[in-house]
Amino acid sequence: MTVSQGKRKVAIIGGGITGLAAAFYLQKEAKEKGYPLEVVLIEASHRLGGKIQTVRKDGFVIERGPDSFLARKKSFGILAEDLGISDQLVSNATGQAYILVNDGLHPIPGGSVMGIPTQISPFITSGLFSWSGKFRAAGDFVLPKSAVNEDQSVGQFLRRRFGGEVVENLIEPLLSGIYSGDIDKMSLQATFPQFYKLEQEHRSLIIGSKKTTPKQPVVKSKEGIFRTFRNGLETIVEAIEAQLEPGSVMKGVRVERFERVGNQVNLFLNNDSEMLLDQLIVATPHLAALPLFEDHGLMTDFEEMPATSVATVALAFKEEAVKQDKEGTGFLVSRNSDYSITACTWTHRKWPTTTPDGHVLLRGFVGRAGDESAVELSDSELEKIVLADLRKTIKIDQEPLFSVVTRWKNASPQYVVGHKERVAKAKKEIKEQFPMIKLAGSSYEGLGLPDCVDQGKAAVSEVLEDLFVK
Ligand SMILES: Cc1cc2nc3c(=O)[nH]c(=O)nc-3n(C[C@H](O)[C@H](O)[C@H](O)COP(=O)(O)OP(=O)(O)OC[C@H]3O[C@@H](n4cnc5c(N)ncnc54)[C@H](O)[C@@H]3O)c2cc1C
Ligand SMILES: Cc1c2[nH]c(c1CCC(=O)O)Cc1[nH]c(c(CCC(=O)O)c1C)Cc1[nH]c(c(CCC(=O)O)c1C)Cc1[nH]c(c(C)c1CCC(=O)O)C2
Repeated sequence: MTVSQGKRKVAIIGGGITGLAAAFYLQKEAKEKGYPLEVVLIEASHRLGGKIQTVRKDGFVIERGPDSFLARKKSFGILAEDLGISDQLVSNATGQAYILVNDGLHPIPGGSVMGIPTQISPFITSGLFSWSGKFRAAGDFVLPKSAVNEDQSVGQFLRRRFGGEVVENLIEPLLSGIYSGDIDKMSLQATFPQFYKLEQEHRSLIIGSKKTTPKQPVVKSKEGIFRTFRNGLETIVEAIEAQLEPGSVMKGVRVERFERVGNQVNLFLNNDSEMLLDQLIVATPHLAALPLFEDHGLMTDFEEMPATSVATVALAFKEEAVKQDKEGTGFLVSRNSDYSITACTWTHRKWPTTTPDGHVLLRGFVGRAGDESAVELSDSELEKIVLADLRKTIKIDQEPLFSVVTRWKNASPQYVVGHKERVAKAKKEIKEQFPMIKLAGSSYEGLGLPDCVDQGKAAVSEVLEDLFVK
């Protein structure tokens, strides 16, 4: 293929939310500003969406991967607006979330920000901690701030301030519910730089959070902090696909390598064809980007960056099969508990539109850093394990109507200590050797869906700047 007359050509590798957002905004900008641009999105699998996958079955809306996005991160909602689908957004039902430790479910104490207390009484009365654990956590009031300025692990930092017990029974499970990570390896600067800032400015995280967190309104908002689409997250994938210019998507085509040709880059595809480009956005996770860049001695530090394997198991039941004694939207499991599941969402409660009347939909998570072997089990074994674990906390006396099991191999990128420096170095070296290539996606600057959209958009701005502004 050659660059068509007068037009500049840009390809995006990877049709997950990062690549989709990039393709959509490139075409939108080109149209609005009259830029002569041809855009191609290249996706290795036979469907778009990457980790966003919705199964619609017997009136249920079941997510295999992400189930929602954080509303306070604006770019995802703006993308929905730009696509004309924001009328289909729904917010989660607010409700108590719990932590499961061996002796049962405990409400997450009120007034905690990622497990850091901003109100003292809910912590003192919580059954999650022993008196000595609470006493040790109060050490945060008096301990000096850390001297180091370079990166450290989230675990090292938080254990020093609060002691082991509060970290194990509250903070770690909450952070696992975002990163599925090992907090003793995760980078503080790449995941929670605000904790470090609080400590530097206020010494005590409790005092600092109390001062900087807006007071909870007396009447609690009925709107939750998450959003999805009534018919599932895949709604946004379908909308983007429908609005991309005809012929601009290639599915079932894998990029195998690339070479620089003057100011352009030549892609080699697994269908034995080549594609000459003026600009390229690589929007795959780092494990897929690594082999492409390593040929050129780039991104080699990312060999040290792991990605955790997880599985989700959705179980649909008749309402009468499940007797829950607690109202709530779900729970996270502490590592020191004797369970295989790491979390469970009571999906029919968190997202009432996902479940037909008279039914219950539960979704269990399996696998986290250092504890991933269960992900290798067969569908029926995974279903059995999740059901057995759920039966330890909720009374379930019938078999599920059906289950949807999804394995995500090496899917949760781990932002380990030194992450920010690794990303900065890789981007700098790529820019020197391949100024026409941009890197974006969940492995680099945030793994939430809005962070992915932000990175796709940032890559679009850089591409347009290089092509039409410079
Ligand atoms: C179980 C689970 C639950 C999650 N829950 C949430 C949540 O509730 N909220 C939230 O905000 N985030 C959540 N996340 C995180 C979020 O889903 C991801 O960070 C995000 O979807 C990643 O998008 P992406 O476009 O960067 O990558 P991906 O979605 O992985 O897309 C990358 C695409 O690149 C393609 N590709 C790879 N190699 C090549 C190649 N050589 N050539 C061509 N194509 C290639 C792949 O096939 C894939 O389609 C969750 C993640 C998981 C695993
Ligand atoms: C209680 C709970 C959580 N998370 C979960 C529960 C279970 C019950 C329920 O579904 O309600 C479930 C969950 N959600 C996510 C995971 C990890 C999946 C994985 O990558 O393996 C797990 C195990 C992804 C996520 N879950 C979340 C993200 C990050 C989204 C973003 O930063 O944009 C991801 C990737 C959001 C989340 N999730 C949670 C917190 C405290 C936050 C951050 C909220 C905030 O910042 O204000 C806790």
